[in-house]
Amino acid sequence: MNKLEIDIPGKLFLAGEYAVTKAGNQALLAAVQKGLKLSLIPKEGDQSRIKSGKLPDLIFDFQQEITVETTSPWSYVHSALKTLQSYIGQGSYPSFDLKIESQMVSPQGKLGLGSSAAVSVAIIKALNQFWQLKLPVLTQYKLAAIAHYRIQGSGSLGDVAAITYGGIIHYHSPAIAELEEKRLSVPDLIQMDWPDLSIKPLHWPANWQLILAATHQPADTKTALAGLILPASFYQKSNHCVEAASLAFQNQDYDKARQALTANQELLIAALPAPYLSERLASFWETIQGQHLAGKVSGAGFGDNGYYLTRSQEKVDSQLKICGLTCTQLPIAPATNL
Ligand SMILES: Nc1ncnc2c1ncn2[C@@H]1O[C@H](COP(=O)(O)OP(=O)(O)O)[C@@H](O)[C@H]1O
Ligand SMILES: C[C@@](O)(CCOP(=O)(O)OP(=O)(O)O)CC(=O)O
Repeated sequence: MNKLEIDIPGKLFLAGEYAVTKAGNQALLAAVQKGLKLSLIPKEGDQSRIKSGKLPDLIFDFQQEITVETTSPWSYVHSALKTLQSYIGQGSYPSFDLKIESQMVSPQGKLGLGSSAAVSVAIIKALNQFWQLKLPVLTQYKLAAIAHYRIQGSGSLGDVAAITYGGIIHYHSPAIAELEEKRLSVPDLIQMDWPDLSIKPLHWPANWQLILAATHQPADTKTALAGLILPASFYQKSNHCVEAASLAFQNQDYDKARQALTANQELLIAALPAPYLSERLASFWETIQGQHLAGKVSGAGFGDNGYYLTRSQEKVDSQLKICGLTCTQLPIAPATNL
């Protein structure tokens, strides 16, 4: 096997945030071409090595049981290796040298494109290819999702789905907490249907572009989720917005997409504590509303990102720059062959 080079996308939530953290509720997500670049070469001997940025090298022998150190910066990688090992066994798979280069950070910190999900998916995808495991894409998602959930302990796993499938997806989150309580083996978990889970790939409208508006103020999603209780009506209304947005994408109907995303944004602003719409995000929201652009805050809010969709050269980027946001067009990552 020669050198293997793999691009792992980043993700952006487009609609359905917070509601999707409760099993069976919905979100719309896109995979974007700003993520991780992997290069993998075969290595002599029993030990494999992973390099990533400034972290000390991770050296391990896949024939020995992988240990997960939950407080280590390598925790997501450990967890992905261990989950895969629990599925395929400790056999004598060829050793490798893997280098991970990240495009998901800026000098101000993380960009909110889902680096922990990307790294979990990256390990599964890289070893699936290198060891020619031929894992179906749903199995890849389930393995990365288990690995990610066992470290983070919360979240909808929509980021893992978007990064695994590429393109744009309409997602219903699985009842992962319920599944984990059963303490099943990884092979049993992979084999069974996951209650509530649905991942439906959609087409990205040909002449629409996605623009990321980054606040460069990283936010902590785990803190945003802690202790949050939302009324039942929030979930119903959010799902309605996601369904409307999903249909608008399928019909390439920009105005309907704008209406659905606006309704979702207004719902989130009304339901969440005021700092959800940080000063920069408030300027962003006011600017795109003023220009009748489809878009909203992406993800948990309290910082991180907004996004908007364009069909031509709408020029709001300079206005947003004055408010402290920088805009970048992000191409949608290709969808994985199912
Ligand atoms: N390039 C990378 N190599 C190894 N681990 C990474 C890399 N990028 C992110 N991670 C893991 O993901 C964690 C960041 O997760 P988190 O703060 O939830 O950010 P995000 O919201 O981007 O997923 C890091 O502490 C590290 O464990
Ligand atoms: C609140 C959420 O629905 C969306 C959070 O989206 P972000 O894009 O903010 O996520 P991170 O990159 O992990 O910080 C939580 C979830 O669905 O897991």
